[in-house]
Amino acid sequence: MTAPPALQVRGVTVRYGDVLALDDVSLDIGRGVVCGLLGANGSGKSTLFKTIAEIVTPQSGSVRIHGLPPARARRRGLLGYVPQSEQVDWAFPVRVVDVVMMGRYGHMGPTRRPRRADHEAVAEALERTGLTALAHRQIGELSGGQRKRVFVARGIAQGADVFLLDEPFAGVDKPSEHTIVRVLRDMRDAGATLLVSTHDLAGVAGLCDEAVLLHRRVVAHGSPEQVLAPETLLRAFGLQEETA
Ligand SMILES: Nc1ncnc2c1ncn2[C@@H]1O[C@H](COP(=O)(O)OP(=O)(O)OP(=O)(O)O)[C@@H](O)[C@H]1O
Repeated sequence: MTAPPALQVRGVTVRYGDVLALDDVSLDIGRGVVCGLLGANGSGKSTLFKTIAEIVTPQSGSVRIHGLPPARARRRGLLGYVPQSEQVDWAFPVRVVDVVMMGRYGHMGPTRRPRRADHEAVAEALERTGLTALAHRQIGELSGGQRKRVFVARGIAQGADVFLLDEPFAGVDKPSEHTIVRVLRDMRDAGATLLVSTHDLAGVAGLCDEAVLLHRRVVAHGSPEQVLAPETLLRAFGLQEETA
């Protein structure tokens, strides 16, 4: 029997009242792949992430992570999620090291008392994301790029195997971007699967093995070159009538 894909989305439809955000979206992403998620504003990218993370419940359809329902995958620490910055309460009084330690909760048992392996995993994640010197800062005192890196570090500490990153490069300076790209490539090389939404079309070919173009539905899914073809982009960005 062949192993199930790392991420499988089947016939997912999501409505917010009258707004049809996702319309029968299906997607398979294999293991050890970085997949770029592209689409115009409002095309449903964040909704797709929230559906996979079970923050939003679809009207129909299903999601499987390595063949498991997302809740079970999350309990096993398989699913990591870097939300858009606006979704996080940055005024919440918590330090960088505490947020990264949250990634270890699934490894700790009910007492949530960190053990040596947890401290070591957090220290390594902070090191890899260049945050060691900021470990004891409040998250509200960080720059946009540093904030993104905290959530990437949390996913590394967690050992996430399927990692969702919603706009990890938005509001991020070049050094932070380079750090994040390097870390994401390392995760992929270690076998993780990453779905990364971005508006940075120019950066997609460098980072991503494949890309998905979303416009409520999956308009295209293939190599970055195929998906970034001008006629495909025109269709997805609403500048040309859909022919399909
Ligand atoms: N909580 C909500 N209530 C009502 N409508 C919503 C809600 N969240 C999203 N929408 C609508 O659903 C559609 C898809 O939104 P979504 O945030 O998924 O798009 P997106 O591709 O992530 O956009 P962006 O690139 O601007 O972040 C949009 O029309 C949006 O206005």
